[in-house]
Amino acid sequence: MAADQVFIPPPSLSAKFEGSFAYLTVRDRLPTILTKVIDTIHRNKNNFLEKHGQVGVDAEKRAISFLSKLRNELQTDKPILPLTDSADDTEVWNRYMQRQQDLMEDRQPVSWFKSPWLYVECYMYRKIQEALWLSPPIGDFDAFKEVKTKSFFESQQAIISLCTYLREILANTDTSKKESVFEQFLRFLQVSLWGNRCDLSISAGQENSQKTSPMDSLSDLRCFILVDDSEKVWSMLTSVQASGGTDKRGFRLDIILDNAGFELISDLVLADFMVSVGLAKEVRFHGKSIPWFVSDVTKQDFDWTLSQTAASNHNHTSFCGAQWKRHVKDGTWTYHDHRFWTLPHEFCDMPEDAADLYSTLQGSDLILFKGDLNYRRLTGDRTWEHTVPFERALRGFLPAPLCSIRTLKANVQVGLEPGQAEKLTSQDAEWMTSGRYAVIQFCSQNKEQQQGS
Ligand SMILES: O=P(O)(O)OC[C@H]1O[C@](O)(CO)[C@@H](O)[C@@H]1O
Ligand SMILES: [Mn+2]
Repeated sequence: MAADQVFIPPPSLSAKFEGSFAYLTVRDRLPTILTKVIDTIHRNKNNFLEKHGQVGVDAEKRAISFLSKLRNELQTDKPILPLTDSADDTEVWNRYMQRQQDLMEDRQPVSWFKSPWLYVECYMYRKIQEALWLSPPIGDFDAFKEVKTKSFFESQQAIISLCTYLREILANTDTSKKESVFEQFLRFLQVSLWGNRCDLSISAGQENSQKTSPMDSLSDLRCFILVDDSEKVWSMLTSVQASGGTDKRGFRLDIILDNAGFELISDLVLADFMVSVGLAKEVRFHGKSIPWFVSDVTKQDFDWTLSQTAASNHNHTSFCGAQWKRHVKDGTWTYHDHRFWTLPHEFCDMPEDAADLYSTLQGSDLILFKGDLNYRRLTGDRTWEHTVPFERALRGFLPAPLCSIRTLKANVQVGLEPGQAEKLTSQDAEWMTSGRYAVIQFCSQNKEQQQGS
């Protein structure tokens, strides 16, 4: 890490770059999301009344006035204010604000359009939670639950065809033939990759579900995968597996989840495939402890998805749901949340700011990071040159071999070949933000470890 001590990373993406994607997000998309949250809370007024009586209605008013003020502060680029609730991460957020303040040029206050995009975007979701927590008894209301549920139901056909495909593959694949297992692994990994197109933050909560059969389009989509390290993932998988996993208890996969709805189903199917063919012994799912970036998975979404799938009237689908519940019951699958997943820090801060999580992840054989926001945090959401190696952009963050799979929805992308970005720009000016392109990027050792070994 000696080099990193003097290394100054490139600047963070920020709305201060007028016209940039970050600028447009803060100017247009975030206020739209806030307006929808306000509207959702208002539409639930009668439910609050029924459940809590007049205090429920008072709480609804309070949360709405809090959020309207927040929207106004955002739109007029007011300073970011400290959090005032008393959750167990409040202090951490307020200290991080000070850290951002120390980085500001000319002592300007940290504000929506002048501070790093990653920070202010995360802050908005945390402030939504604060508005609810400060409005008891509606503190546990998930303002995004409706859209998450809707997107799940709109993806029913795709879910059914994916579950059917899984059942057929598991019935017909000869698991002693490595080649066929590899071929199917690639397919399930790619479905999970493209499942990431279905997030509801990029669409500001507008419908964005999977309508077509996911297996049919995989070969047409191959050319949109800009970096594909899946063979490297496979060779690591098989070599660790041959040795029985790093701790000899068998291969442990950790999935850092992203969105609920079709994407979560695609992750569960991948995990089920890996466990069923013996590629993994244990899968740990990591989700969010508060509603996050509209569609991210919370424990409630995770449990709800398993129950809904098990209750399907389509038999392959309900079989999958029942099987997933068994995996949870016997401990093969576990769900975990940690407050770090809903903090604004870059992942290279994890060893210092969430040492317990970092050390838990060190016990993994492979960590699969799903989605765009995780990629932004892995790379620090900075203006890296596109040819900078992925491992360099991680800045030492490597608790265990890791693979990031994301569709591109923010203008940070590293690890490309020289000339690749220029070519893409000339073909499609929005290649980094449209969600049409994707990457599968793997890192197993940083240079220091390589030199030491
Ligand atoms: O669900 P994902 O893949 O993390 O994508 C969410 C993305 O949408 C955005 O909110 C768009 O602003 C990005 O900030 C974020 O990266
Ligand atoms: Mn998401």
